[in-house]
Amino acid sequence: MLAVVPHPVTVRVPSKVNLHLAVGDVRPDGYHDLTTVFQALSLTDEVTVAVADEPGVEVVGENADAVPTGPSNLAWRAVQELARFSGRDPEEPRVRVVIRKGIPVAGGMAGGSADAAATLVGLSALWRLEVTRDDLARLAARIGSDVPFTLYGGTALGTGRGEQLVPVLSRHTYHWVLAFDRRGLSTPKVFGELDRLRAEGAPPRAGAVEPVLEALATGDPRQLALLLGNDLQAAAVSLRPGLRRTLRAGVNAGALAGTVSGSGPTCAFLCADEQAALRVAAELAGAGVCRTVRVAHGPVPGARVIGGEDAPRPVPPEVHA
Ligand SMILES: C[C@](O)(CO)[C@H](O)COP(=O)(O)OP(=O)(O)OC[C@H]1O[C@@H](n2ccc(N)nc2=O)[C@H](O)[C@@H]1O
Ligand SMILES: Nc1ncnc2c1ncn2[C@@H]1O[C@H](COP(=O)(O)OP(=O)(O)OP(=O)(O)O)[C@@H](O)[C@H]1O
Repeated sequence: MLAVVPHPVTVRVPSKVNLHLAVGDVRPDGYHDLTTVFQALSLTDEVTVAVADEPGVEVVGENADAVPTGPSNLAWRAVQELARFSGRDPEEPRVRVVIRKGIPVAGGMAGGSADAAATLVGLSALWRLEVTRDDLARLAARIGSDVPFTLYGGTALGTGRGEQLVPVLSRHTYHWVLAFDRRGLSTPKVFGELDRLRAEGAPPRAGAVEPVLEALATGDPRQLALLLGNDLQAAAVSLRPGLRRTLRAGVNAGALAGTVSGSGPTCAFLCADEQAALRVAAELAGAGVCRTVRVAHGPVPGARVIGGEDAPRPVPPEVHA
């Protein structure tokens, strides 16, 4: 009798921007305690998992050459975690993972984390596992601090290393312009640079998180724009001084405010509405301060299987600098 091979499963997964990112002191385990507000953005990756005789990872799209395809790919870490969890041999999973990158690599937008979250969701469907999202979130946190958030999406308050999440009430769709830099930045290096800057002096710190939560509940982008804050911004700018110019150019182009996204170097500009975002994107693309400009909106849902009504949509408009 022929064995039935399940159909491949494709998952779409969002990127993130940190609306607020307050970084505490370095902990004995090398991580920093965070208080952060995440928003999931419509700039996405798509990940397909399939049963295969030739297991492995394949990467196509935005900067695919910069992504490892071996065991260090975070999506492969997810395959191994879920194999172990479901009693399969983590060294011999007969699975092929194809990643279509839309999220910039090493851009501070949780690209690799998103692929891990998508793989957990896709494989759970492929293997027909009875797992809750909370089960998956526990596995996700072992892979990386940003992985649980890209699994849930929406808007969330993150504490601990960023992996402990509670949903946040958010009333509005926010419109963003994203400026990708020519090269990525390493997340541990940016945290290390912040420690160095703090040892030398007192770089600016993000304020309290409560006003950010209040602004999200009212849904006024102008109020939120005044409150965007990221402790890692000074460190990212110190390692990549050109970001200062990019941040200025976005505001000069008409954005309400700009911030470095997470550990950078992507800069995220909050705009008043969709039309304003398109105008800012066009002007920023002509300013010659970055590699590529994209528009995106948020919040959007976390990693989810696509197909049927939810079939792939066109990617957001791209404007080349
Ligand atoms: C900057 C953020 O994107 C903000 O959401 C995240 O904190 C980074 O999350 P991530 O890329 O998933 O990071 P992980 O893979 O967990 O950790 C990579 C490295 O970043 C540093 N790291 C990360 C998270 C954290 N709370 N403190 C840290 O110091 C550590 O050096 C760690 O070894
Ligand atoms: N699936 C993946 N996609 C992208 N990079 C990956 C992936 N798996 C492993 N990596 C490695 O991780 C490094 C960081 O990539 P990633 O795109 O996750 O950074 P990031 O978006 O800045 O992360 P974060 O915002 O979570 O700190 C890359 O330089 C690459 O070597």
